[in-house]
Amino acid sequence: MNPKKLLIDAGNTRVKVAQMDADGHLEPLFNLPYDELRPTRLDASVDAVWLALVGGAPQQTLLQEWLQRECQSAKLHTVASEASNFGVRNAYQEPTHLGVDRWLAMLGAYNEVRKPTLIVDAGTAITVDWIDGEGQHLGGWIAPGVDLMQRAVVERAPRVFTHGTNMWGRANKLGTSTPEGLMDGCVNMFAGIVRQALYVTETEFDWFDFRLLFSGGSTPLLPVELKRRGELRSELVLQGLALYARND
Ligand SMILES: Nc1ncnc2c1ncn2[C@@H]1O[C@H](COP(=O)(O)OP(=O)(O)O)[C@@H](O)[C@H]1O
Ligand SMILES: CC(C)(COP(=O)(O)O)[C@@H](O)C(=O)NCCC(=O)O
Ligand SMILES: [K+]
Repeated sequence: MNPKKLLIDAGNTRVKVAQMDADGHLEPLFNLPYDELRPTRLDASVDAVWLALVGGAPQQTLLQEWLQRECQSAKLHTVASEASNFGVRNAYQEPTHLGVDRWLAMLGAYNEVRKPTLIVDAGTAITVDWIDGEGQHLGGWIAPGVDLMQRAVVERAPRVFTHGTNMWGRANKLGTSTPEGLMDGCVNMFAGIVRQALYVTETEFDWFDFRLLFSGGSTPLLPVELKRRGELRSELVLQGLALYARND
């Protein structure tokens, strides 16, 4: 019988877990913040775990405790970014410095369609990565995520406050209160980096036929005209992990 494999995308804020069946198909299991991981049980027994971790020590500890309880006898494979693999070449001189989530998202995307691709991942941080039609990663950007941007202002400016509730649908709007102004400013920063990425793609690289892929929990905040230009693909990191898991 084929071993059961568990794939884990452990970001800085949330953990996304999928199961891979014997045919190599992915079935998403859950997408949870770290504080909801402990009570979460796994039904099936697992033989091997494939892990992409970008979170720090606290996230790592929570995850290790959970893995020890839920998949005690499973073999753990921790994936790291590489100089090249699965048709993609990393742009970094120090390949392991590239976030493994960014690396795997590129592998997932390029192995699906071998076309110039722009990936925008808006989670804790917002990252943008460019891969050309030959699988060469050209480099990318790291910027604060929408939540982080707001927290940074609140921490440094005592009169700026937020209610901490998410206000979807605020793209292209003007705030008439402090929480709205802060949310709208940060959501529009996010929209702005996407527009700037498209500008660079079209004017600097002269790409006209490329894929624009969005992933990450903040994607719904983008204005609809930008969302329509791309595809929402939040499972890209898990797809990248699946390439390693299938190869084993
Ligand atoms: N259900 C949700 N409601 C509101 N915001 C969310 C939700 N899920 C994710 N987010 C936003 O997305 C971010 C986490 O997205 P995610 O892509 O999982 O991040 P990471 O990979 O860094 O863990 C949070 O900081 C939050 O701003
Ligand atoms: C940039 C990131 C923090 C994004 O993490 P995320 O928002 O997905 O949790 C992560 O990919 C990372 O820690 N990267 C290492 C530095 C780099 O990619 O150059
Ligand atoms: K990200």
